[in-house]
Amino acid sequence: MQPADLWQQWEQLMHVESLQDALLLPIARVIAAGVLSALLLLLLIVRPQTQAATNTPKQREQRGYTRAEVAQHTAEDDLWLIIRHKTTGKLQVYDVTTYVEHHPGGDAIFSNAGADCTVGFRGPQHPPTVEDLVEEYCIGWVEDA
Ligand code: HEM
Repeated sequence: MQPADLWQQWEQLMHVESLQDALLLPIARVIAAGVLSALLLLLLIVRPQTQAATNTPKQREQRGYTRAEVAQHTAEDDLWLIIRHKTTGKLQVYDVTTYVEHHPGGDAIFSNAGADCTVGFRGPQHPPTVEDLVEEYCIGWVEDA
């Protein structure tokens, strides 16, 4: 197709009266296919992130864990922490694996990985809202506290 043809089709497209007429023009079909592909691509990129953000461990059944069991989870793709709950004083277990890559404090989240990190967690770097955020990752409590 020559640039002149393209221009002619573009001019025609600008003067069509209905969507059906527009879709008779090849240029309109190319534009429509492009827009649909872009939307599909956007959906594929955005959806997994939304799922990661909403599929937090809180939805799992809560249970008790031994400290030894928690200590098995110290890797970037499998990170558990113990934090003493601010109001109940109970030692809780948190699976923060899906949060690690979003942590604004980077690798600091690994200090005391698989163990009690209450002191580090309650440092001045964390605003009070972090207390609510972390509860989304609670999977239970320490049974041999
Ligand atoms: C051992 C445990 C942790 C340590 C030592 C730690 C350390 C830090 C540090 C040093 C920062 C400051 C980053 C900066 O301003 O440059 C930070 C920020 C932050 N951390 Fe953690 N973190 C820990 C666990 C967590 C957990 C479990 C969560 C939530 C699930 C969390 C949520 C946040 C948030 C939301 C901020 C940003 C605070 C703001 O608004 O400025 N952290 N953390």
